[in-house]
Amino acid sequence: MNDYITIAIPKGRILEESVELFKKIGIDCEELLSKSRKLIFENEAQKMRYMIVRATDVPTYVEYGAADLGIVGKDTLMEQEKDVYEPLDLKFGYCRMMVAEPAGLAKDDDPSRWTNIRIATKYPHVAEKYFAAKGVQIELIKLYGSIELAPLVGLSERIVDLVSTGETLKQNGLVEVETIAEITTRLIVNRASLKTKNSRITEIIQGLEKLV
Ligand SMILES: Nc1ncnc2c1ncn2[C@@H]1O[C@H](COP(=O)(O)OP(=O)(O)OP(=O)(O)O)[C@@H](O)[C@H]1O
Ligand SMILES: O=P(O)(O)OC[C@H]1O[C@H](OP(=O)(O)OP(=O)(O)O)[C@H](O)[C@@H]1O
Repeated sequence: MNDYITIAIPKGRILEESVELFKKIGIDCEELLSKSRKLIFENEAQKMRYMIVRATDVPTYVEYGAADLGIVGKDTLMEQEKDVYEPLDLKFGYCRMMVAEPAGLAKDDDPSRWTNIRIATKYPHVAEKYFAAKGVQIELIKLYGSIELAPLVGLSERIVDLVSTGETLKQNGLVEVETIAEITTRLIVNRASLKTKNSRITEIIQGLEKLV
């Protein structure tokens, strides 16, 4: 099995574009798009394996070497800070990590005067680091989804979350007040695999590099 290259691909938003990208360099993992409940697929001729995992689990599979390569959003990498090599920005899955609050509050709010605020987020580590660097103390409320709901029901005044079209903010009366980071999808590589399977992995990285 060790002469195989294993790739961890996340189900959800970035699945289709990941499959398309690999297809362009001759790696066919279209089986991942089928409705099957199978979690791992093998292409014996190409000596490739593909596994389908939760987006937030991709760095873990790659860090431990259960996968040699992984595809994952920069947001997840920033939150987890796993020990993986990140050679390539794949440039799709664009969104922003930002701070938002109700439009009514934003009218008279001055972010440079924040000293102590409450933040609901799926990204506590990113939020903690961002506000610590600015000298702002925060009380964190960890949520797992529908983050925009928190200010509407008084759980927190502000949130740290991702925005792409801005539709979720708009429909819930919130506005973006600070941008923390621009987010895109990244290719990550297990550090040991990079040495032991160097030529095959380098070939994949270089192939993808030409496309992005
Ligand atoms: N509007 C957006 N909202 C959330 N993620 C986005 C958006 N646009 C692009 N992305 C990217 O898509 C990635 C995967 O998002 P997806 O919603 O599929 O998974 P998830 O629900 O965040 O992860 P998990 O299923 O592990 O909880 C994100 O990590 C982010 O990099
Ligand atoms: O700017 P927009 O295009 O509206 O996208 C942003 C929304 O999409 C994501 O949520 P997701 O759909 O993943 O659901 P979740 O709240 O359950 O995480 C994100 O957390 C925002 O809520």
